[in-house]
Amino acid sequence: MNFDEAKKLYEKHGINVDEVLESLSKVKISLHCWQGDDVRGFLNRDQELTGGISVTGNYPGAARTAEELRQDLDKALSMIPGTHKVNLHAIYADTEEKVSWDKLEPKHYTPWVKWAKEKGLGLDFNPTCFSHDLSADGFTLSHADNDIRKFWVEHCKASRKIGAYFGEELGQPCVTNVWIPDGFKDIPVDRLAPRVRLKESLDEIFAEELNPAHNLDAVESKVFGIGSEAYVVGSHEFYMGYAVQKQKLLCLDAGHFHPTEVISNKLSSVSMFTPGILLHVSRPIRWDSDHVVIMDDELMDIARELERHNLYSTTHIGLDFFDASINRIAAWVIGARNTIKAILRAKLEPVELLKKVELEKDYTTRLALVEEFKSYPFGAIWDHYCEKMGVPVREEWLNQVKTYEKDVLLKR
Ligand SMILES: C[C@H](O)[C@H](O)[C@@H](O)C(=O)CO
Ligand SMILES: [Mn+2]
Repeated sequence: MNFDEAKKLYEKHGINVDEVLESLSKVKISLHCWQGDDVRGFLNRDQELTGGISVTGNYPGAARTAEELRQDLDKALSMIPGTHKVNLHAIYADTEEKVSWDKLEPKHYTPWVKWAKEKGLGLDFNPTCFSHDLSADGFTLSHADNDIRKFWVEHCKASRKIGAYFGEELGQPCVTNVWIPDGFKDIPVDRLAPRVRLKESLDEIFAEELNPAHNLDAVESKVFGIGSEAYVVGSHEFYMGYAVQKQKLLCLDAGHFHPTEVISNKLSSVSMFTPGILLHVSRPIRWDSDHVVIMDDELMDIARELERHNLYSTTHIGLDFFDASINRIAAWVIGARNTIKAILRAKLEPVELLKKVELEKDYTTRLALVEEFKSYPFGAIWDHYCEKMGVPVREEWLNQVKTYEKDVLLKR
């Protein structure tokens, strides 16, 4: 079916396809830089990845420098429709200076800002509270040793300043997201004290008011990590409470809950009590495995929640996965295109009609329409959108990735 025929089918249900595509082009996805080099970064490249997260695979061609990483991001972004953001971790500083992480400054990231300006991109940021000698025992912001805790507090304070610098320079807010690995492998006796220390640390970190037009703070929970199976200090309840009390953004990572628990079902509630949400769109398989995002039911449900409750202005959509067993650029492209495509599909559903029949208790029509719309020809609309936005249509992008792999990645 071609675009015009598909468009007519949607229009029969009052869906204005041109308006849908216009609104889709405004949705920004934050592309996580760490997919490009297996979460190594540039500050401490000999340090192994810690913090209870893990990258498997040894596909050739990982970026070794900030310049290579930007080159790879450019390539990926050229195959993703729209204008987006890039999400940096503190370890991706682009500097020759040997700098302690608690002393990081905006100047250590100026090449990233210059590049983002040239490309019209936004930047997001994260303090890196792992892969460091001072996090070796698994604790950072909740550490019982005050000097170590202080080091991480200073690192997070520095990170917010860097975020605010990004936001000011680029004219769009930077979301600075705090995630820490702190937790116990085995059952703790005192579950409270580390949480009290974490709250104290966060209060210190957020004490300075920053302009929300430049920097927005987010906090990210987790149910368990490798080595923190029994107890994670920053649990969902902890950060949900903190975000509501302090009016911070709550980061919901799709892989950070019990295996049958979904973040899509949390968006409506969280949106009522926090000023915003940061999404880490990811794909857990049996655990927080950080697989590349595919077009599965949960991705569709996340997109539907954003669309049905119009949460776009307060929800920041980031990706979070790291797969080193496939071409890393393809991983970005597959995950980002799927996320945008899922939002398009959600926008092409007759939401008002569905809400109306639900209110009327016509659950037969609700089920019938939801199911029929699953096979409506969204693919023709997607292809048209890609063409209009000047990016490869369908799997054409894969040839470009293969050529780039041969010409660039395999020569590294
Ligand atoms: C590298 C990121 O900070 C990390 O993935 C974090 O967001 C997370 O999800 C940890 O499991
Ligand atoms: Mn995450």
